[in-house]
Amino acid sequence: MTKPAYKRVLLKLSGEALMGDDAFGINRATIDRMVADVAEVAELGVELAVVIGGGNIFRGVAPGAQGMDRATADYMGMLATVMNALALADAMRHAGITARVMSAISIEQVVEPYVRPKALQYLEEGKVVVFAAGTGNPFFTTDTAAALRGSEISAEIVLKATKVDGVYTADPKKDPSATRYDKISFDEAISKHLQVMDATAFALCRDQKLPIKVFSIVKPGALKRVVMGEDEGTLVHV
Ligand SMILES: Nc1ncnc2c1ncn2[C@@H]1O[C@H](COP(=O)(O)OP(=O)(O)OP(=O)(O)O)[C@@H](O)[C@H]1O
Ligand SMILES: O=c1ccn([C@@H]2O[C@H](COP(=O)(O)O)[C@@H](O)[C@H]2O)c(=O)[nH]1
Repeated sequence: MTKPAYKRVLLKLSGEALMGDDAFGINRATIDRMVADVAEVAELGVELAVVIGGGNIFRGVAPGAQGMDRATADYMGMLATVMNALALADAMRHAGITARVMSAISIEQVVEPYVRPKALQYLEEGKVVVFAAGTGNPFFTTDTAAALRGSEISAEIVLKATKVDGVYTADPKKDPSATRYDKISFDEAISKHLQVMDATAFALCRDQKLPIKVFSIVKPGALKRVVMGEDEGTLVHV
């Protein structure tokens, strides 16, 4: 049987993708389908850490946060990712996956804190680690948390699972004439201001020589194809 292309990956799951076709929140069928994709990859023996976004619940720069102190709004956004992480780990448990949630913000009655050696231990034991609360700092995003945690755990790649199937010349939701890249360098993605990920995340991955694969989590089987090294999505490289 063909072996997976990676031993350890950092999967960034878009919070917004959890909504499915709903206006906000977590759609049960959608989260279960995503977890089934994760289970398929975990069964291959790939060590999997997940950073979950919060855009389905709260975003510090959203209209709902207008007039709020930015740092306060960002802390609310980070707390939203904790809720998503708990829902994700619970859905994983139902699917037979052993998952551990680790939070960058201390909420000790609810989740264990992020401690790097402990996270590494869980991964070596074959548990899926879900990193919650982003970087723990306002003015950042969960994409940057994915770049940070991916670097810390020596992941071979960051897999950005989102609603679009790769990096385009422009936002494909706004510009139907946009075309998809098979691969693109970090420098080009940053200089062209491609908004699929924030520039801080791109720069950190570039500096750490940590490639990113952007692909659609909505497309059935795409996560497994990415992990098997098959042609899927867009590779962002040094
Ligand atoms: N050049 C581009 N190529 C592809 N997608 C783009 C581009 N520019 C903007 N986008 C948009 O970026 C979105 C991907 O960001 P996504 O919502 O997954 O990230 P996120 O902000 O990390 O999510 P969340 O906050 O919900 O976790 C796509 O849905 C797409 O509409
Ligand atoms: O390190 C971080 C991560 C996130 N935030 C805030 O949370 C929301 C939700 O995260 P997304 O990456 O947009 O899904 C984000 O908009 C920030 O407000 C943060 O402050 N620091």
